[in-house]
Amino acid sequence: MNLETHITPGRFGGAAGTGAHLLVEGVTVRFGGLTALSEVGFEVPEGQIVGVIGPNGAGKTTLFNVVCGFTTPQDGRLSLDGAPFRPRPHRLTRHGISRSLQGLGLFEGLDVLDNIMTGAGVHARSGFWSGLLALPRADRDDRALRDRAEALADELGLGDHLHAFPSTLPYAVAKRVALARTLVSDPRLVLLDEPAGGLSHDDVQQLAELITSLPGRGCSVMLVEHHVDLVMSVCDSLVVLDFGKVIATGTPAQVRDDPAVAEAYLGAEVPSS
Ligand SMILES: Nc1ncnc2c1ncn2[C@@H]1O[C@H](COP(=O)(O)OP(=O)(O)OP(=O)(O)O)[C@@H](O)[C@H]1O
Repeated sequence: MNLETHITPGRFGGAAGTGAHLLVEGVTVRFGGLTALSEVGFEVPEGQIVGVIGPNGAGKTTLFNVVCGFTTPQDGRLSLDGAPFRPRPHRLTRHGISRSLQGLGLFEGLDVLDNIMTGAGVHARSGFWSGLLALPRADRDDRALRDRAEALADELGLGDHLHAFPSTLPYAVAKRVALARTLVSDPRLVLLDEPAGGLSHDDVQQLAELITSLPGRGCSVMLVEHHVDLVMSVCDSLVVLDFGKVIATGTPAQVRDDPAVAEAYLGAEVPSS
C-alpha cells in the first residue's frame, strides 16, 4: 500500500553528529558442528550506510545478532569508536545504538505514541526511584520524551495515528512505527534487520528515502536486507556473506560486478542498476 505520506525533512532532536564507527574483526560463531560465521570482519565507518547481503543461510542474521549482543562469538572482537565493545541487547541505547528487528515487534497493548516512546530505553527516563515516587523530574523527562516521539511521528507521517493501536494499522504504517521507535533514542548507529520485509514497491521507496536521510542526522547504519535493489540504492558499501564467510566487500557497483557474488547467488539475479 502507498502511505501517501513522505518523510518530512528535519531531525529527531539532539545535535547532528557524525555517527558511530563500528569495527568487527575475526568474528567466528559455531552452533555445534556448524560454523555460521568464520573470521568475519567489516566496518561501518562514521556516517556511512553499510549493507550486509548474502544468500539464505549465509550468516546475516547471526552477524546481526552478534552486533546486537544476542549471540556471543567464540572468537573475534568488536569495537565502537575505537574502544572495545561487548554488546548487550538491553544496553545498546547507552552506547548510542538502536536496532529494528525482523517483523514489527510492537506492543499490542500500547498505542503508537507509547510504542515509539519505548524505544528510548530505560536510561532515558529518570531514575527508578524518582519515577516510582512520581517526582517532578520524572514528569519532565517523560514530557520531553513524549514531545520528541510526537515530533518524530510527525516527521515519519504518523501524526494521524498517534493513538491508534498496532493491530488496527496497515502493515506498512506499523512498520514505520517500529522504525520511529528505533530512532527516538537519537542513535549514532542504527542496526536494521530486513526493514523492507513485507513492504510494497512504493513503501520501499519511502524506506529508502528514510534510510538515506540517516547519515545527515548523525547516524551510521548497518543494514541487513534481502531486498537487493534497496541495498544497492542506499548503501555506501556492501559486505557479502556466503556460508559464513565474507566473499566480497566494496561499493554496490564493485560488488555487483564481482564474479564470486554472482556465483554465490547462483540463479538469483544480481540487479544491473
Ligand atoms: N541458533 C542456531 N542454532 C543452530 N544453527 C543456527 C542457529 N542460528 C542459525 N543457524 C545456522 O547458521 C547458518 C546461518 O544462519 P543465518 O540465519 O545467520 O543466515 P541468514 O543469512 O540470516 O539466512 P536467511 O537469509 O535465510 O535469514 C544457517 O546454516 C543456520 O541454519
